[in-house]
Formats: sequence, structure tokens, C-alpha cells
Amino acid sequence: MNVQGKSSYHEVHARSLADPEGFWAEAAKDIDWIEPAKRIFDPSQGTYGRWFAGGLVNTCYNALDRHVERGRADQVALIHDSPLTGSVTKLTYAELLNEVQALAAIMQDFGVAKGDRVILYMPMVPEAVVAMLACARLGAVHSVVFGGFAAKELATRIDDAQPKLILSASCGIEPGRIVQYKPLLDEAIRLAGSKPKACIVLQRPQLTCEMTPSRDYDWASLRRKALNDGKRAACVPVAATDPLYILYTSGTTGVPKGVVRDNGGHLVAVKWSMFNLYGVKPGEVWWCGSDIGWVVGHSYIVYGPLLHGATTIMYEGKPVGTPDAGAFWRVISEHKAVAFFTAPTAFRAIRKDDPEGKFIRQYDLSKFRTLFLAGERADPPTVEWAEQQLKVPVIDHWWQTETGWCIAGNPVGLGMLPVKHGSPTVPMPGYQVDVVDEAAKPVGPNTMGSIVIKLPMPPGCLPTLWNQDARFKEAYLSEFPGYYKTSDAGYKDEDGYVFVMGRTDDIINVAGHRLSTGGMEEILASHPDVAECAVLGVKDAIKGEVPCGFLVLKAGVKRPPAEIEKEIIALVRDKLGPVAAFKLAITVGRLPKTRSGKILRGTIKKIADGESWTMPATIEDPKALDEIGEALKGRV
Ligand SMILES: CCC(=O)SCCNC(=O)CCNC(=O)[C@H](O)C(C)(C)COP(=O)(O)OP(=O)(O)OC[C@H]1O[C@@H](n2cnc3c(N)ncnc32)[C@H](O)[C@@H]1OP(=O)(O)O
Repeated sequence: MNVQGKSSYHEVHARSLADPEGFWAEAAKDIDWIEPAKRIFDPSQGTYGRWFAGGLVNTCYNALDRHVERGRADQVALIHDSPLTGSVTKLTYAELLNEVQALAAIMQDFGVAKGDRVILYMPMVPEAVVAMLACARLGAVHSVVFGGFAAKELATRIDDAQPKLILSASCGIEPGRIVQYKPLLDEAIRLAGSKPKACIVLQRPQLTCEMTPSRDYDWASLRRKALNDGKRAACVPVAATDPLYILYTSGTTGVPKGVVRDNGGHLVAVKWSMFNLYGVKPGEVWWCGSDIGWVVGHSYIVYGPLLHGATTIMYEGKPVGTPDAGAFWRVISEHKAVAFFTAPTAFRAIRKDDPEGKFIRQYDLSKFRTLFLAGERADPPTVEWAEQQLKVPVIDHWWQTETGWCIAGNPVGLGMLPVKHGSPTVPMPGYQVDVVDEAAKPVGPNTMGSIVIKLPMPPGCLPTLWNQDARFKEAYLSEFPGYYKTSDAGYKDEDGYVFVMGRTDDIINVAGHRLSTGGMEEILASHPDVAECAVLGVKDAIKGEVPCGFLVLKAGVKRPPAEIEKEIIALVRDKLGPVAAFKLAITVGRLPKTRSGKILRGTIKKIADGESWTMPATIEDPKALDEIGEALKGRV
């Protein structure tokens, strides 16, 4: 029996835990396999076992070819809606397949084959989707790097992934400015030890770029020639356990972690989620308003909707200012989207500009059924506002780059459970979510602890980090034996609803972007005038949190602190990128510490957030906290 739409959540979830292999074998029937898996789950492989071991498959075939073969050739697969360039472009499944086949053939000419890595440093243009699928077609491993990262971050990823080829564009477009990608790409390649064989560069009409002879190739010319010559690449069979992509995410140091996604587990899980979680049917229009540089963009701009035979919207714009706070409603109405997935930060921005929801009432949203929120904790006031204004269910759900799909959510397709504001609802099938104490013992309902997932994780979740099994085990599996550590803290209530309250490490969430304060501290500490520093996330009404850096200057530095603070802000933008939203650097005489020398970050944060705090018993000198309070006056 296919579980789709026939079972209630509790029955489905219980079955997924009692008989995981039976459950996922059934879900795997929605995928076209070249060879079915020999074992649905093989516990002897990999770091904690592998899903669909022995299976052969091709992700691109499942996303495109099979739909073209089975009657969806003329259905629109991809709508690119760009208020930033004033354009809407639509590609049918047949057209998208044609583009992907041609680009895959071009990549083959550059020697790209199964297992080779290809980095994509691309803005939100249809060519980025074509490139991801072309890699999948060849069994090459794509690694998309978000455009808001600076050259050094790109260089780190180039060195780790060692790509044969890089695909990029001349520019990205942000409100009021054009972001030149090419100088960033050139600088990253200069910084990286590993050099790609070639770069294919899309020249956008808004700003073209210089090409580096014998390294850079013009995307449009290659495409024209491939199409004219009738060059098309076929799908390459890959093992279900082979990597589909690497996606880097912030670690607790400045070195990002290369999250590996396999082909088979990812196919089964994201396809399953499209109806059972999101309630979307094949042929319907779905919109995930994220960026392809994030996991949400991978799973739900590209793979999920296309595997499902839906129409996906790719949006190059912002919630406000492109041109106004009605932008989202215009897109939903114009393209008749039935469901929309975005981050709470976007809704906070809209609410600020249009508190009474006047724009919402200017559009026909009659087709729109559900709003999904993820990327950061959905604060109850934002959820309530969205519910009141849109009059559709507003579903918060919680997941991570590592998991690739939802850990806890409210399964619309299986039958929605009552919403509890502040909770992303319940664990999805395959996830046994426990809350444990420091000794890895489950705690009772409504008791805070570390949120962990019992091994094995379900299909779709990371099997390891790229070339770093040991780091994977150390970072995720060692602290709570038998569990995956989410590094999120929270509790479950008496109904099994999960409440995610915050991180247990140095990661902060800025506008739905996951950033390491440790990584930022490394940048601050590299400034010649800085003796010591601490970066922590402070409350922000729109972005949820923003980083705030505290600096202690070296003895003898005579320059005005304001000048150094400006340099520090520029340095973070230059080294990490604008996405860090690092705009607050504050010079202090010293950092408050415990007697053993630990910086009192938690207390500093409470002071910055205007929350009540108590003097830590172990503080070295209580006056240091008063000094922080003074320094913060008028700054946050
Ligand atoms: C569930 C698993 C996950 O959590 S996956 C991650 C999910 N997160 C998301 O989907 C992210 C959600 N957030 C957003 O989409 C944006 O923050 C929204 C809400 C649209 C607001 O965008 P924006 O106004 O640009 O603010 P921001 O904080 O994102 O940007 C900060 C600065 O970075 C820049 N930036 C942004 N994107 C790019 C890009 N692709 N290329 C170059 N620059 C970029 C922005 O322009 C902004 O720059 P500036 O400081 O204003 O000059």
C-alpha cells in the first residue's frame, strides 16, 4: 500500500519507526530505479548505515525525463519570476530537459564525469537550476555556493570540493545594486590551492564581465553550439549511495562542513514529502521563496517539486521593496501557487511595511492553500499575524541543512494536526526525536534538553561530511551515543509536539541564514589592532538575530575606536560576505569573564537583548558587566 494520503499521522509515524525498511521500501515505489536496492537499509555501510544500498538510479531522470515520457512535456516545470530584472520566464518539462541535456553534454566535453565535483556560484537564474540538474544527469556532484558569500568563503569551498569545473555568472542583482560575481570568482580561484580546469560564465545583460583567456568560457555560445549541433547527454546510472551534492554549512569554526546528500535516500524522502507533508499534487504550482544556495532551495525550489511533477517558482526578488510589500501576493496570485514556503524573517519585513495587510487584499489568492515557514524559529506573533491576514493554515516546520528535509512539521497530506504556536508540531516519519540530558537520558515532557535523533536517521539525511567521516562522527554522533546531535535545544510537550528554543553551539540564525560566531571571531581577531573579541547574536526585530562584535584593542593602539570598528565591519563583509549582516562592532575596555577565563557570552547577550540577568557567581570582576551595559547604550 502506498502511504500517500491514506493514513493518519500517528499511524504512519509509528509504522515508520516499527518497520523503517518496509515503510521506505513502499515510499521508494514512487521513484524510477534502474536497479532496485538490494537492501533498503544496510547498517554495515557508512558511518551509521546506508539507505537503498545496491540500488542504481538517476536523479535527473526522475526529475525530468520520466515526466516528459509520461505526458508532462508541455506542462510548465519552472517559472522564473524576477522583479529585479522585470522578467518572467517559463520552461516546460520538455524545454527544461532539452536545456539540461545540452548543458550536460557541454560539461562532458570539459571532461566532467560521474563523481567529479562542479561548483555553482550563481544568482537566482534558471541556468542555475539547469546546471544542478545537468550535474545530476552526469552523476557529477554539484556544490552550490550562495551568492552572498565573499571570495574567501568560496575559496574554502573550492579547496574542499576540488571541482573540475565552476559555473558562474557575471553578476547577481540586489535591490539598488549589481553584485559583480566575476571579480569574487577570480579572487577565490586565486586564493584557492585547487584550481578548476575551466569556468563557464553566464553573461547577464545587466553587467557583463571580462573573461580569463583559456579558462573562462561563454555559457551562451557553448549552449548555442550544443543545441545547433544536436548535442545531448544521456542519464548516467549512479549508485543510490553515491553523492548527488555537497552543500557547505557553517561549522563551529571558520571551516564549513561539507554536508553530503546521496541520490537514493534524497529522491525517496523529498518526493514523499511533497504530498504527505506539503499537500501538493503533481501538476500544481508550488513556490519555495528561498535561494538555491541554501538546502531549502535544493530540496524545494529544484528537486522536490520536479520529482513530483509539479511546477516550481524560482523568485529573484525580495519580500519588500521589489517593488513593495505586496510582491509575494503578486507572485502567488499571478502564477496560481497553491502553497508557499518562506522564512519568518520575510514575514516580519512584510508586516513592518504593511501591518494591516492592505496589499494582501489587492490580489486574488483563491488558489492559495497553505503557508510553510522554516529556516529559523517562527515566533508566535509573526505566525498569528500571517494566519489572520492570509486566512490559510500557517505551518512552521523545523529542519537542518544536514537533514535535507523536515525533522518536525505538520503533515498536511496525511491530515493536519492542531497547530500550537511556537512549535513546528511533530516528528516526521523516520525521525525518532528525543530530548535528552547531558548523560544522553531522555527527559520527561516539558523539560528542556538537547534535541537528538535516534540513529539511523531516515533517508535524505546526511550520511557523512565530504571526505571527513571522523569530523562527522565527532561533530554529530559522539556526544550522545546512538543519536544524531542536532545542536538545537528544546523540549517536547505531553502531546509529543517539539519546541525548538535555541542552539547549543556558537551558531546564530540571521534572517534564516545559519552563521558561526566562531568564524566571525576569527575574522575580528585577524585585525592588527584587536587583542581580544567576542561575537554573539543579539535580537533584531526583522532578522531575528544579528551579530554583534565586542572588541578589546591592543595596548598602545591610539587610533579612534570608531575608525577601527568601521574597518572591522568592512573586514567581515569582505571575508565572509554581506549575508553576515555584521554591522555592529563595539569597543570595550575588557570582556567580562569567569575566574577561569571563560567569556560570559550568555550574560552579555541578555544585557544586549534587554532581558533580566543575574550576576554569575563565578565572575572575575562584576564591574566588567556594567561596562558592557554602558558600551551598549545607544548602539542596539
Ligand atoms: C530549514 C533549513 C534551512 O534553514 S535552509 C536556510 C533557509 N533560509 C532561507 O531561506 C533564507 C531566508 N532569508 C531570505 O531569503 C532573505 O534574508 C530575505 C528574507 C529575502 C531578506 O533578504 P535581504 O533583504 O537581502 O537580507 P539578507 O539578510 O538576506 O541579506 C544581507 C545582505 O546580503 C546581501 N545578499 C543577500 N543575498 C545575496 C546574494 N545572493 N548575492 C549577493 N548579496 C546578497 C543583501 O543584499 C544584503 O546586503 P546589504 O547589507 O543590504 O548591502
